[in-house]
Amino acid sequence: MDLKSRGKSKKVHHGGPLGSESKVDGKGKTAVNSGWTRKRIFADQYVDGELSSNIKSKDLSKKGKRQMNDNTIKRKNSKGPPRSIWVSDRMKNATLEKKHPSFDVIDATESAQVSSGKRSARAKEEGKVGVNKYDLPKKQSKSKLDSSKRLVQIQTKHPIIPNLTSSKKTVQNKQSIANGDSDIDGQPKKKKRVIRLDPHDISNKRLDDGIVTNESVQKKKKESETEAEMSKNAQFRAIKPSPSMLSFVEDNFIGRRRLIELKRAGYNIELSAPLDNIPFCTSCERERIEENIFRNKLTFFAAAKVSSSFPPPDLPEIAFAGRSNVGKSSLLNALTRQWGVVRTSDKPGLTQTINFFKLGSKVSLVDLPGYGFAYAKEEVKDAWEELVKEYVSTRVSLKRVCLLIDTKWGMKPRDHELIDLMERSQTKYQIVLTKTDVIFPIDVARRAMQIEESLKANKSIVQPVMMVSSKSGAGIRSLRTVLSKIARFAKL
Ligand SMILES: Nc1nc2c(ncn2[C@@H]2O[C@H](COP(=O)(O)OP(=O)(O)OP(=O)(O)O)[C@@H](O)[C@H]2O)c(=O)[nH]1
Ligand SMILES: [Mg+2]
Repeated sequence: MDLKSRGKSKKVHHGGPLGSESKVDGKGKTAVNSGWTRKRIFADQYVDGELSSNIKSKDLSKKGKRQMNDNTIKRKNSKGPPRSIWVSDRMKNATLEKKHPSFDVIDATESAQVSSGKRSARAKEEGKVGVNKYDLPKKQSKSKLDSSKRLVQIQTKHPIIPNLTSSKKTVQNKQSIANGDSDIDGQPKKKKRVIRLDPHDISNKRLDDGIVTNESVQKKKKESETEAEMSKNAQFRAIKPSPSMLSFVEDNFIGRRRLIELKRAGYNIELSAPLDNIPFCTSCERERIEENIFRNKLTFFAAAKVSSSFPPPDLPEIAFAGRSNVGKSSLLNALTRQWGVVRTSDKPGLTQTINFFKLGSKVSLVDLPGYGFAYAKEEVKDAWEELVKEYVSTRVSLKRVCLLIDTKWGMKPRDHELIDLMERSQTKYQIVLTKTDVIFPIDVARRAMQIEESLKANKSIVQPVMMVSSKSGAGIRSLRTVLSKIARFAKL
């Protein structure tokens, strides 16, 4: 029964196993309800189960045309399965789909990756199978699901419900297959990925153009930089501290120490800067300062932003210079054990003026602004540096500059600049290594040795290099001893 003849009937049962039915409305449109899809068919586009001539595309390829003609001939000659049989076939396919869930998934990647030769072979095969596609034996379709057959089956999945778009699609698919294209169901043709392998790399990493080359160049640069750094480190590690230096470090618990070690040695770790306390002593903290001069009260009396606002040089002065954040202000507090008189901060650049503190009536301690990196404008920092330089080179009452160096980082170019200036102006200075509590004892000793060696030829330097920690209190007593001598014997 063709669709035209069925056009007048209202309902036709196809006898499909799942009650598939086709409705033809008065306008000649046919809807096939197979239980899970609903498609519209225009009766005038479909004649005797085949595409009408106007749909047989003019631009079909020769192969496609041949294929379609073959189909027509075959179907005309054969008695042809009744419509209901085809529907049941479709249902069989549906059952098949259930059994093989991957059945309707076109292996696009697979088809895309097949070489062009294989593709043409497949196209040929498709042509052959296409003739018999409706007569596909049940067993064969169930058992062998190799990729080529799957492709054919999928393409023939909906041919008998030829609404305009689906028929177009089918024609396109046929065309594309005839042309050796893998663009099925409008899926974009997958480009073959080109994977470049580094022949020297056994891990076979993928190389991307440009990025990798830049990266490798950067890596090489970094490597060379680290090599240079390494050589510096190696040089540092090669330093052998003298036995006297090592014994000083050990005796004063300088360097990173475990608290249990200090506890066993009798220091009260509950107190601030415990190593500045006398071991096994329970009396008041202030009484433990052995140098009388440092028992005096520390009082702030002047701050100067410019040299004109320096106070008169009435007292011998001991100044604390160094890079920002090196621990100048903290050291003043630690020496006097008067925490909080001098303000400190973990942000570099807190001290921005030259601050003068009186320690009793005998000596002044001067806290200088730092140089180098600080949270301040460049021109402001330059002004501080100039002020410091002017102070250390011109101040008549200045008896000693304690040049503080962070033990971890050692001397930096700006430190050398200041040293040169003090050398020229014949200002006495002494190197003080700070923050020793975060460095291993052996490295503290190495740093001290390194600096002593490098400044051996200098004339204004006062040896030895001091090692302190404002946090643990290590080396503070020794520094007090040195500085109190200045206060005692200094003459204006
Ligand atoms: N671990 C450790 N930290 C320290 C030591 N001395 C100072 N610090 C810390 O270092 C930071 C800077 O200390 P400051 O005394 O403000 O340093 P500064 O040199 O006066 O800094 P500026 O005023 O900015 O030039 C603070 O967070 C201190 O707690 C020390 O001996 N050991
Ligand atoms: Mg400070």
